[in-house]
Amino acid sequence: MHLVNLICEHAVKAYSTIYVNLIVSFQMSVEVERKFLCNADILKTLEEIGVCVGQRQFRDQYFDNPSFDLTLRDTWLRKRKGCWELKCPITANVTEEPSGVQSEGAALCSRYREITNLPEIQRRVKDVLKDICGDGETDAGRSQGDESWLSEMNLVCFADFTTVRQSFTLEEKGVQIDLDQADFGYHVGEIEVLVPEAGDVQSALEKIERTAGKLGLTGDQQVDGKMHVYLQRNHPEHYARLLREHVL
Ligand SMILES: Cc1ncc(C[n+]2csc(CCOP(=O)(O)OP(=O)(O)OP(=O)(O)O)c2C)c(N)n1
Repeated sequence: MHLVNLICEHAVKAYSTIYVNLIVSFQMSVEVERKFLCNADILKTLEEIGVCVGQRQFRDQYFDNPSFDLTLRDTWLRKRKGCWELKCPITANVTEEPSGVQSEGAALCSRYREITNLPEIQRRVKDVLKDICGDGETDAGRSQGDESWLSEMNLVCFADFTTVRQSFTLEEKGVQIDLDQADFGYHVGEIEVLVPEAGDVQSALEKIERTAGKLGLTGDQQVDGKMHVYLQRNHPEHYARLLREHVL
């Protein structure tokens, strides 16, 4: 190959690697959140000190294989408003209390890595399932709407519900409060902070704790999310197993 072509090819490869890395890192963040049950007093406080930034409705469809190998590994694949999202446990690169001692408020918060880049989602799902379905083909060349990867990995929809969400912000920067009403009759609130990859989870936990204080949240029990209640009602055996295996 001509030397100039070779140099150009290397340059293009290097740039596209940087570009792909940038896209992946922009689409991977850590979601730190605390759920709460919203009563009339909390709602009143929220309406007094918060700003309602909108109401929207969305349908969530969650996918797993028939033996629930993703969710048993605390890995949650869903399609919301036509976009794929994956929530999975956080590992390294996350700054949290160095002593390892958690405050009571921090213990009530969940932390998940949230991924929205489809090739990265497919790579991670494949990685979790590789012991079950082996190493498949790469996904290069697949078109955007092509969902054949689902059947190839034996993934089927196990939960399908719609949520009406009212969102609020307070003065605290980067904090969002959502009040969710699921169509199967469960209401839950959440205080949420999105931390960029390798960001400061400790400061997110502190923001959530301050916000919880302002809203007058009491109680030291973890509050069930929508999926907890959905699984209890629709897949009770799997729900019991997730509890037994300390996933939920
Ligand atoms: C309190 C708590 N919540 C979820 C989990 C695990 N989990 C179960 S289902 C599940 C996926 C759904 O996550 P969740 O944040 O509950 O849903 P939602 O509020 O609709 O998503 P958002 O719009 O905020 O992205 C997770 C992570 C857990 N272990 N503990």
